Amino acid sequence: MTGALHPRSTEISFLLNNGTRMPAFGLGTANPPEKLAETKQAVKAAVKAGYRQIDTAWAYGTEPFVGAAIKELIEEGVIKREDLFITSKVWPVMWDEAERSLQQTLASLGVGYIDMWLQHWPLCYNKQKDEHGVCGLARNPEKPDGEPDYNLDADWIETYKQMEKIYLDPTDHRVKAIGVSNFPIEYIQRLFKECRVRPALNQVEAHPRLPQLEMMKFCHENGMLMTAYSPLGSHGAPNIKLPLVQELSKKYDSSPNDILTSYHIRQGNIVIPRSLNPTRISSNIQFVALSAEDISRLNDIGVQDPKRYVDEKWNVIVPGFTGAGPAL
Ligand SMILES: NC(=O)C1=CN([C@@H]2O[C@H](COP(=O)(O)OP(=O)(O)OC[C@H]3O[C@@H](n4cnc5c(N)ncnc54)[C@H](O)[C@@H]3O)[C@@H](O)[C@H]2O)C=CC1
Ligand SMILES: O=C1O[C@H](CO)[C@@H](O)[C@@H]1O
Repeated sequence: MTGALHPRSTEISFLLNNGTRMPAFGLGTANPPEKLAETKQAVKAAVKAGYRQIDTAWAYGTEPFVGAAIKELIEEGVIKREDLFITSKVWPVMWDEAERSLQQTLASLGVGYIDMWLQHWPLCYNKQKDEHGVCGLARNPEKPDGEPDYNLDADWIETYKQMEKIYLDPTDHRVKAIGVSNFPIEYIQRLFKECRVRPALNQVEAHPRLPQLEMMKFCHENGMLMTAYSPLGSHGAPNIKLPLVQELSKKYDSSPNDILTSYHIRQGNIVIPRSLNPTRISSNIQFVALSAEDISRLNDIGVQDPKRYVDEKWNVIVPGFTGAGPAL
């Protein structure tokens, strides 16, 4: 049996709760520190292959390379700025300086606006200087005993309030939509009560080993989208080896990558796989019309045997995280 191969995943988009559209498929750019500069060729390959969404963040160190790629693509006449949907994020080190974080993001990207701005994590760090860190600050500050240097007097909601103030300012056009990432349901419910802008989406780890069924239902029932990060299982792409993914790849005559990304789009979620390999980037964009039964079988993998890959020790302060995963 063959799957429906049209449209491509790069051609599908979803409606956001502010009336604008967001491409369902994008390129992730949380690349390893030693490969940051390779991000430029990856973004260029992706856009030339039809990708229209790029996911980056203040903390990744990839914004300058995303920006360099966009500049060349515009100069080469491949795209105009408005053809692209760029997501960036405020890291918890900048929890009380959303404005400065945005200015640094826009300067690094070399653009006048971003399409989606997310609060990266609902936690607050103390600031520690680090010349090797991001914009001179340690990305994950630690106390002398090696424990995360959280600012426990601060409230994570402050970041979202600063972001929505910028978003709501009618004279400020630098941010087209705002949302959150790694937020548990009860934290989003608090935003609903205490803030004015409903987040457009929650970006969370999601794949067959962590299907996020409750979060997906909550988002869809509350006018939000869910973005799935680490769809391949992050480093080493372990989800590609899942026997059912291999079986479905043969059944639908597609790649395992396409099964793992179409699985999200088919359920109404955005997905942002990462790769630096231009051949993989351009070849893994087929949308596979997985049957409802096959989606259900994929979801069952994680219902039976859940696995969270992004679970670093400093994540433990957020409900749902154990901190038991590897340092990424
Ligand atoms: N909001 C957040 O806290 C987070 C957001 N993200 C975003 O989501 C994006 C995707 O998640 P990632 O964790 O980067 O992981 P991913 O699940 O996209 O996997 C990336 C890894 O798979 C490898 N890969 C890709 N295709 C492959 C193939 N065919 N065979 C073998 N290996 C292959 C890549 O080289 C890379 O090592 C990130 O780049 C970032 O933009 C990721 C983690 C956390
Ligand atoms: O977005 C992110 O990427 C890294 C993992 O790759 C994680 O620490 C952060 O939330």
